[in-house]
Amino acid sequence: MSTMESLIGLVNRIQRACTALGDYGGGDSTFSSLWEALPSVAVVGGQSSGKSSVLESIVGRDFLPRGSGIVTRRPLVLQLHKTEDGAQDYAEFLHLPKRRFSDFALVRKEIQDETDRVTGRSKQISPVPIHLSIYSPNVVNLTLIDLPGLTKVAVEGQPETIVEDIENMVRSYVEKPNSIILAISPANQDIATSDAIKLAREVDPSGERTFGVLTKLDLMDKGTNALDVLEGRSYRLQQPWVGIVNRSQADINKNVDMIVARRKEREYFATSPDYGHLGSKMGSEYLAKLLSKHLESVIRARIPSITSLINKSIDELESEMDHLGRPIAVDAGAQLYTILELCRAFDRIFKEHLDGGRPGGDRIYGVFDNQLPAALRKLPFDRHLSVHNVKKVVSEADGYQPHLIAPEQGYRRLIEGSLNYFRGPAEASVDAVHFVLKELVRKSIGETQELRRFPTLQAEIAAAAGEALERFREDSKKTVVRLVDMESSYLTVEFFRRLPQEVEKGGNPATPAMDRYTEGHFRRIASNVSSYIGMVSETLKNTIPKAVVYCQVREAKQSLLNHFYTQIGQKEGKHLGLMLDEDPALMERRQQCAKRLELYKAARDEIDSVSWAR
Ligand SMILES: Nc1nc2c(ncn2[C@@H]2O[C@H](COP(=O)(O)OP(=O)(O)OP(=O)(O)O)[C@@H](O)[C@H]2O)c(=O)[nH]1
Repeated sequence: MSTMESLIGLVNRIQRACTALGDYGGGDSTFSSLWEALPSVAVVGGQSSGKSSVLESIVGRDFLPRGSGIVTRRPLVLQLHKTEDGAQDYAEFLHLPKRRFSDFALVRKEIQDETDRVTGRSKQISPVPIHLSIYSPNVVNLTLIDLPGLTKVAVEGQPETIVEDIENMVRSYVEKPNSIILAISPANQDIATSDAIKLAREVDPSGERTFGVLTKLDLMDKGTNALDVLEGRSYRLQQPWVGIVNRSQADINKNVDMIVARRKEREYFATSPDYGHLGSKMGSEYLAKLLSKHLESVIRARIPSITSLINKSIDELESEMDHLGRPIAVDAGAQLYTILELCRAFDRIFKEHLDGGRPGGDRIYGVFDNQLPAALRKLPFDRHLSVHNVKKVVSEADGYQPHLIAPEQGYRRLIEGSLNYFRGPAEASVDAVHFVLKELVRKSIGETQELRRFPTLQAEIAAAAGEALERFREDSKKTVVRLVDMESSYLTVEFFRRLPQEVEKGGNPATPAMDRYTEGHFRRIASNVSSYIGMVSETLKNTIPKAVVYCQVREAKQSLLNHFYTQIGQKEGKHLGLMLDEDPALMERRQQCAKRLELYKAARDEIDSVSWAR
């Protein structure tokens, strides 16, 4: 394989890979476009400038759709491959990889059909290229992109915007610095009015990447010639102008063979009094060779920067893929494993919050150290044990017969009434810790990097953890209320045994019975009950946190997701898959990245293979 063949072939292969993977420039700007980095020859010309004729002459075959209006409505990437002399010509489309066309009338039909397939019959245009490869001994290795002809007016059935749409699409091809512009203008029209030259001048003012082609030399008025243009005096380009004589409409109607037409063109220049001195540098065959050589040298010069673009893009894509995470397995076993791994990752972070590796766990101690004691202090014992209330409760308990020594029943009622107040702070502590735990679950889910991709699983974990915490809260409430109830069900006997002695110590043994009903007596009762309640309060301040930690914190640490684990263990693959339902935007992005990565790697392999061949 010669170098020239392999370099143009290389770009052909990369271009095909680009189209297969949806990279044809423009479009999605979140990726760098490899397509745009590849040198290519874009063919531009106004309507009836002879664009199709030039391409067919370069190919040596009739194969382009003809008709009125705008026939070329999608870019046609025409890849020419030279084959051994004597071999049969054939064509292949990228979109029909298994079919070889040796009848070029069918190639024409397929271009039309494939255009309509994407644009519909609405005569719209589309930037998605059609790739056509032609294998023939009569071509040089070359790739040309045929673009819709520049027009001034839309014809019937074509949308109003088409004139502008075409110009924008053509411009998007020719404005990239890697594009070689083949600007086709007819010789029987003033070059200053050529649509192709106008556009070329705009995007390539210095004329370094524009090849001027002048068609219809044979149609010029007698006695005039195009030497001013062909010799670069009318419009200067860095590359030489090439004059062409294509088949006339009459030749086309007579079905004059392309190879015959090429011979006639050669003869035209060889015998022309005006262009004889330029003869060897005119004609479609010369143009094809010139372009092939030029394209090859441009590709050669661009290879290092293409390689570095590819390597850079591969690096970027790989790191983005790492960040996005691996795609999820499809079998249920692997999915279950993934879910468990993700749950464990979450659980680890949740525990770190409780154990102090991450902040938040200290708020639980805050509940025990501040909220609970403050709530206990605020209980309205003053009111409950006011002389007035004590007197009322004791009298009611005594009934018709006032107590003789100490108001046993009165004491009990006063104490039970007081102890009831402890339920409030006990339950409030349970709730406060519940909310701290819930918040830590929420935080931990957010902090579990691995879970980011899976909004559904995040929600499932949050729900499962929420349910578990709710269960722990119920259990914890029952336990703390029980602690309070235990205090009222059996009073500390020791405390009361000490009471009469204290009474005697402080009071006068000779006090008459009547004194028992004085204020001092009730105040003493109040103060006795109050100190008993104080003792119980101290006990509960210590035991409530123990119960809360035992029922809620310890359980959350040990078995927050246990119930969830048993549930998912019984789920079928379909459900597991649903849980691992990723954020669709992310999935889409991963897919795109993977496709691009595949493209760049394929391109890198192609380039490597050519470097070895050289
Ligand atoms: N005599 C002569 N006729 C030519 C030459 N080039 C093109 N023609 C004729 O000009 C007409 C238009 O040529 P095409 O090749 O179809 O031009 P085009 O730019 O592809 O036209 P559209 O696709 O309709 O925009 C045809 O009838 C050709 O036969 C030429 O060099 N000499």
